[in-house]
Amino acid sequence: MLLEISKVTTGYGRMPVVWDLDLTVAEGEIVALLGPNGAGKTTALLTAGGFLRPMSGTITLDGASITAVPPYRLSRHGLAAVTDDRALLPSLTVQENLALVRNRRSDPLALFPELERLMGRRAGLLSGGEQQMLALARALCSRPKAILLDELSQGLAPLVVERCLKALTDAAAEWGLGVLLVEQNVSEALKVADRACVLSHGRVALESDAASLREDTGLIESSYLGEAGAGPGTDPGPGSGTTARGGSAGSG
Ligand SMILES: Nc1ncnc2c1ncn2[C@@H]1O[C@H](COP(=O)(O)OP(=O)(O)OP(=O)(O)O)[C@@H](O)[C@H]1O
Repeated sequence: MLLEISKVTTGYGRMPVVWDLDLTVAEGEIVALLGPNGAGKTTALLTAGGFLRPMSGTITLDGASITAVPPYRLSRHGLAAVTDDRALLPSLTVQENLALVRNRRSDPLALFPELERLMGRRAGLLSGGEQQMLALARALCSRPKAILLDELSQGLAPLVVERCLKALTDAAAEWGLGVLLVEQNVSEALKVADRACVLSHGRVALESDAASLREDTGLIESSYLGEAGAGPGTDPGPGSGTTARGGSAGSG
């Protein structure tokens, strides 16, 4: 397995907000991490990206432990992250931001030709969509093994969202990039995801292949409302590829 989050409990200070999370991303797979506001999606993603240290559990990338690796070292292991602040240097130009990437293995302008006309512009002066494309070009041009993305679609025009998601699906197909996509925009996420995991109150409420969720949108709705299953591991149907967990389990 490429990225493996195992029995991770994590949160802030001494207060856990995500309990016993098991989540995997295979090579070339796009996994959407969904759930209502405050469910713990960003907390889980920040933990996988080394920004928060888990209280218990382990995280491995390509078989090597990255549980205690700080974020600035994770690129060496092949893990990239685009968090909601996009971590650009606003006073540097697009060209300068791209030049900071070590181990460039793809041309960022081949990934996002839209950036060519913006090369001399300061990153802080770009629109939200342009900033997201720059952040993604920067993250993808070193050809990471896996990428973590927090709310990629937030505040962006639909065409830009489509463009960014296409860059991810292309990378998954071309070099086997594994993608963990935290999204509020369920329909956009399900368009490109292979699998989805819904968090509710810090616990997994539903795991499913994305095709089943595209077909039956009621499954997602009930997991958001904490009605996904009657008990742990409840399976809604033979061959459905969907596993509902015991709904919202409260604050463990
Ligand atoms: N820095 C922090 N310190 C303490 N608690 C926090 C902090 N950040 C988030 N939380 C709490 O952790 C819980 C999970 O928050 P998180 O941001 O992970 O949820 P989310 O699913 O990403 O929500 P959203 O979709 O609204 O961004 C929430 O109850 C939130 O209030």
